[in-house]
Amino acid sequence: MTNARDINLDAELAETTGWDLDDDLDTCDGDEDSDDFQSGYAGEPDPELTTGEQDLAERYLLRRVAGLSTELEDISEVEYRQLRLERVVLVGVWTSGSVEDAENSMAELALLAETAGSEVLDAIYQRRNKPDPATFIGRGKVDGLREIVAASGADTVICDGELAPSQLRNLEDRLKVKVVDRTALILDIFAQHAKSKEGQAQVELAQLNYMKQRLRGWGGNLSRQAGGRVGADGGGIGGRGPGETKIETDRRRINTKIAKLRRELTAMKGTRATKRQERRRHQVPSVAIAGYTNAGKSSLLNRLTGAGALVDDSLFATLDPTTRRTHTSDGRVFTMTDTVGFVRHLPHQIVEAFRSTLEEVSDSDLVVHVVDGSHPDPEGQLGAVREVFAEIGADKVPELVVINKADVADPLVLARLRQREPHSVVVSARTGEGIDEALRMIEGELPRPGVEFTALLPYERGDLIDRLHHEGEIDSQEHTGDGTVVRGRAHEDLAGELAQYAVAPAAD
Ligand SMILES: Nc1nc2c(ncn2[C@@H]2O[C@H](COP(=O)(O)OP(=O)(O)OP(=O)(O)O)[C@@H](O)[C@H]2O)c(=O)[nH]1
Repeated sequence: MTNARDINLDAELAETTGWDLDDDLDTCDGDEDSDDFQSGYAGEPDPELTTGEQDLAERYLLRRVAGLSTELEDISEVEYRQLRLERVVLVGVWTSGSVEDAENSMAELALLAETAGSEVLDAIYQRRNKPDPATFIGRGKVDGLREIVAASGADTVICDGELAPSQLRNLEDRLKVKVVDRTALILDIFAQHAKSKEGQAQVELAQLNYMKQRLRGWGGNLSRQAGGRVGADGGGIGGRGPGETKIETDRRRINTKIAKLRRELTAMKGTRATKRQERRRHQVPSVAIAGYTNAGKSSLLNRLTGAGALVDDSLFATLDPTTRRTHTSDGRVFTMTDTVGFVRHLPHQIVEAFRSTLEEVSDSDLVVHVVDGSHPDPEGQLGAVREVFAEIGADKVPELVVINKADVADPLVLARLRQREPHSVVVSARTGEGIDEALRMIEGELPRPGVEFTALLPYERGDLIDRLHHEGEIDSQEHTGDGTVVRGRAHEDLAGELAQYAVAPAAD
């Protein structure tokens, strides 16, 4: 699998500095007793460190932040998975909403952690107006968390938010275990699930952008120091050239890699765009199935089209869109595409990197928005998905809400959802309940071919009748001695071919 783990930053770093990163981090971060939380705001460098030490500590953290190991260059994917079976404690900050909202959020984080292959040992959350800028949770609460971590034997803490590098470092210093944020966790799941070349390139791009944003933060701090200590100590331990830090070298390398990935993705996007244009030229309507992760999108695609899309009780099982051709009850062809699942606060790096995949949704004629009616917070899921729709311009596409998992949902919740979402249908992709009605509603929403015609088709043009069945709509057919008189609607291309056989419409 190709992803950002392959970037061999640490090996080079170790080579240039001669340091073992894991051993020397404590040295870099200074005296354990000194309170480096005092500096207070995210991204503030520790003034006690030389620039070289700062540089090294930050590069180490960047690896950690992005979930990258320092010693994985030579091990196999299987060994990597085994190594990653981590024992984790979850930490959240509850800033608004009800207790249920906070608990749902932690439950989802637990599911994400398990999807990534971790064992969840404990979870805590704290009520605060906003996360602490230095330590995410309150500084006093960190001591309690350290005790939980020690007592449970956890080796990782996962925070329910996106943390600044300084928050991660402060927490790691205090807790003495690895700290990961929600964004890195989701990126990790995506990296594990990406199957196609395009999916892998998209995930790698998202990971690099995540790393780069952290480089930018630290780079800014370093450049503030450039006129001072960097000049004074002649460049420090990093072995950098005049006026250039190691971080800048990394940034250039990351930028080069990002540019290469973007080029590759543009080429891949070209193939998909060509297919979409081809469909549009033939005016084949397209339906996109979108929704929260695990809502049952792939199951619904299978039910509606008989396709063999992957169904898995795991989050983000589908990253690569699956498109199936199917037809309406009267034979008209249309396509249905199953897309990547959404989640609350989907990292924007993912939305950005998966933009071409998500165009399947924004370019479609109808979005089938699947929601899990048995979930504790289906309204929250609908809202989170619509936020992403707005971000990718899919909020202008007609939407049909399909409330799934009726077989296990509370009927009162289903009734509440139906009332809140008038343009909706209740189904169970598992039992087949409501599927016929869903298909009828989808058919009713598909754009109709635009050109009306009446034609007398000679019997040897049976091919045109076939095409009309698949690509147009036939209102009436009458067999005469000269051929078949057909009345209906067709798209422009087909109507052009029919023009030579046009006759005046019969008076009704
Ligand atoms: N009880 C019940 N379970 C369902 C139903 N539809 C899907 N599931 C289950 O829900 C889980 C997720 O289904 P998928 O179809 O993979 O969901 P998805 O939305 O494509 O998931 P991602 O690709 O991970 O975003 C699977 O375990 C399915 O068997 C349903 O109608 N009833």
